[in-house]
Amino acid sequence: MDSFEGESAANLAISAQSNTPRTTRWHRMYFFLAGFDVLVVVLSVLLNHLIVDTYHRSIKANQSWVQQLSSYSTLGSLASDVNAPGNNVFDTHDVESESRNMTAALHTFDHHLAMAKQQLEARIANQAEHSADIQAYTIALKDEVAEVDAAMVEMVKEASLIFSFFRQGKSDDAGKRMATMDRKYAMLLASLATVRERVGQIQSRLLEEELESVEELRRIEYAIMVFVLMMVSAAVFYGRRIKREMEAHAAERDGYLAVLRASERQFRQQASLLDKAQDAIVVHDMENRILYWNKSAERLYGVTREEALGQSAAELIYQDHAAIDAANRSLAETGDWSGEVTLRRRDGSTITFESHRTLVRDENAEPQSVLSINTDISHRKAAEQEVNRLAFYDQLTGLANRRLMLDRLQHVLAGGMRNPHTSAVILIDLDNFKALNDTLGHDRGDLLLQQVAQRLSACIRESDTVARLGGDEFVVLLEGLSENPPDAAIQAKAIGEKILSSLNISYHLDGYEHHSTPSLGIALFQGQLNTVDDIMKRADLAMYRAKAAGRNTMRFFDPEMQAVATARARLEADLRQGLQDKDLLLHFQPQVNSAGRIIGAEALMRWQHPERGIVFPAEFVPLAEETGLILPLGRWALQAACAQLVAWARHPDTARLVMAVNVSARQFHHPDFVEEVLTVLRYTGADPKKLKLELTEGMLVEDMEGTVAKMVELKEIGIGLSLDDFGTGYSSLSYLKSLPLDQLKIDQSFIRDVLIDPNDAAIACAIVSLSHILGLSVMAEGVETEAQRSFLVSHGCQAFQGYLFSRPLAPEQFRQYVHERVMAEN
Ligand SMILES: Nc1nc2c(ncn2[C@@H]2O[C@@H]3COP(=O)(O)O[C@H]4[C@@H](O)[C@H](n5cnc6c(=O)[nH]c(N)nc65)O[C@@H]4COP(=O)(O)O[C@H]3[C@H]2O)c(=O)[nH]1
Repeated sequence: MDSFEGESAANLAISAQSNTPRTTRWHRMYFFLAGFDVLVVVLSVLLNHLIVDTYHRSIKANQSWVQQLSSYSTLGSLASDVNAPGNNVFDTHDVESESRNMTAALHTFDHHLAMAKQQLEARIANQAEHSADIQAYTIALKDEVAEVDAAMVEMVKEASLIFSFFRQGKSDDAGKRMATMDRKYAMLLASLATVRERVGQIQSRLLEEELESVEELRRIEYAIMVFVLMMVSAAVFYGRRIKREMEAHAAERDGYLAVLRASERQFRQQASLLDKAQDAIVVHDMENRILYWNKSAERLYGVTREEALGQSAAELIYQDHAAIDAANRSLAETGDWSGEVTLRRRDGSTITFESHRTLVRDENAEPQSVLSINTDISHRKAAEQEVNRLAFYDQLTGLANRRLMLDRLQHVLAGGMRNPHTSAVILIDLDNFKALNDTLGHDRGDLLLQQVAQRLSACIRESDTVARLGGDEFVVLLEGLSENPPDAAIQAKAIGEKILSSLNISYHLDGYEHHSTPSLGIALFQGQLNTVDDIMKRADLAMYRAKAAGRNTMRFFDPEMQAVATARARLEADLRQGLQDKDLLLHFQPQVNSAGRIIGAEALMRWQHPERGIVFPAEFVPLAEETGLILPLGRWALQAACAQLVAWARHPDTARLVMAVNVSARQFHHPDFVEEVLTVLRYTGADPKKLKLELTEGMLVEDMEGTVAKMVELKEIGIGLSLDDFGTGYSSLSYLKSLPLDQLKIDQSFIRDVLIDPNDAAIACAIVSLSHILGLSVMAEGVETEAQRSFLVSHGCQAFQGYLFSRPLAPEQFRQYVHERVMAEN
């Protein structure tokens, strides 16, 4: 569960991370605005200070100008003081006193004027800060002040002239000058008025200018205030927004937390469920660190959760680095990977499991972890292997079976286009294995097959295949032989010889020493033009050649064999068709006794081929025996012969005749053979006593017990049993004694030269004697001459068959033949 808590925290961090950039942006904006506001407030305080300072300076300037104005106003009253004595003298006539008054007043006036000029000079010197208007007005003021001074001088001059007139006693002249002095005084007053006016103008201009600059500052201040207001509003706005955001984030976060808690609860429930799962469930992060490990993982890998969490998944559960790379590639490309993984556990045991890995991504589609669900398939694998073993391997020898061999052969052929090498199939058949099985028993037969399998495996390379096709048939598939066929043939021959000599070494079979030999058929092939069937058939043909060549040898397939095989294949197809088209017929060869009387006939099959005409059994019976077609053929012959018996029974000439029918080994050994004969007899209504079955020696040695039982059954029904071709097979007296036979048929090969070859004559005579000893009748077949017949009669043979009497005849001819003989006898 720790891992899930860790995961929740990680999720929370992820959700927090996802909100962080926006919040920080708002915060940054807010702090910027707040900082800016502080700056602007400081600025506006400074500005205010500047405004106040400007006011202050303006007031001070105005005050100094007010002082200046009052000093100029004072000059007016001082000028009046200077003017008064000149007038007063007319009343007082005290010239001296008035003159002194005037001089004193003038002195005061001058002193004031000088001070005013000095102040003005000082102003002019420091008026750089003032506007051009003020500077011009001040310069003009200086000139106007100078005019005041000049006007004073003029007026004082007139007053002095008046005083002088009075001193001279010229009161009339003084009186005449009085008007001039008043005019000069008026001019002085006018000059002073101009000066005051100028000062007023300067004052008002100053005021105007100060007001203007204050206005300017005010405007700036207003602007700043507006700006501050805006900034504050913005800050408030953003502050509110941030607050709202933060509240929203808090709510969101609470929501996340609630969801997380719920999902954690769910995870816990799921985890406890996952612990109950049979599959090992593991989660690891992108650095391969294990985050989750359920109970089944503990069982599967043999590592506890505590040990696993935080460990490297690569080391703990993957191991195979190449497989990890492949899986990671698939995860990166498709987000999924499935496959089988085999790994060694701590206790050294190996497990195989089926792993499904899924890449888990976060909400930004970034790979976050890998979920792997692992199913233990060790048991399934073992079962699969067992099924595979049963399906593709031979249970007795452990070698590949037919299916696997054919599959591999198919595989080699499929790759033939790309592979220039020659390959070879060696078909191995153990000679006389059946006899061993019958004489020493199946257990020892199995032991032999197992030892043969071991020896064959030891003869080939690991890349080659050896298989048991069934019974005593083995096959070796050699791959990668030389590209040059003659060289490949030499290589295959060497291996064939190795196999021959290896299998020729004696076998120890549960206390018995046994010698067995094999026959080998080798087929070489290259490229993909061949089919599996072709190659196996070629090897088969070659193997039969080896058998025909006396066994314990090997033969290579050659094209001539192929031609024979093709002809046989065509013949087989035609025969099947013939059977279907009812192109088969029976001819009957008469069998006669020593008196020359017809006692019966042998039914001999003929095939009326639509193109080739009559085909004789020598051409198709062996093939029919190999292919199994002999079973339907034999059934048909038996049925046709019985039908003929019934037809004969209806005619006095033929009613007493016995019908001999050939039975092939395969037919006889068929489990239902006796039942089949009975059915045919029942079906046709033929008399069993008139039916004689011709068996051959070879078929009787196999499964003696079963054979005798069948023969007894047949005999009990009344069917006669003749041993055909006698003398060519085992001719063992011991088995002959135990067989419930009626007749021995001397093979025609002894009859042919019975008169010229003493050996054949001796054999024929011995067979006749033997039949007498065993209480059996004897018949000689292939009797062609009277001399042969006489010889045989003289040595005790009582029955004959051969061209001397008649060739096999068609039914009608045969009936005719019998009729003529009967007529002749009568
Ligand atoms: N040179 C020579 N040959 C003589 C003479 N007398 C008889 N023959 C031939 O010898 C064969 C005797 O039959 P077989 O030994 O049972 O040998 C038979 C038998 O083994 C087999 N066969 C024929 N019909 C059947 C059948 O219906 N079922 C089975 N399973 N085999 C059959 O085919 C073999 C050959 O049959 P056929 O060609 O009909 O050949 C017959 C017959 O035509 C003679 O004086 N000189």
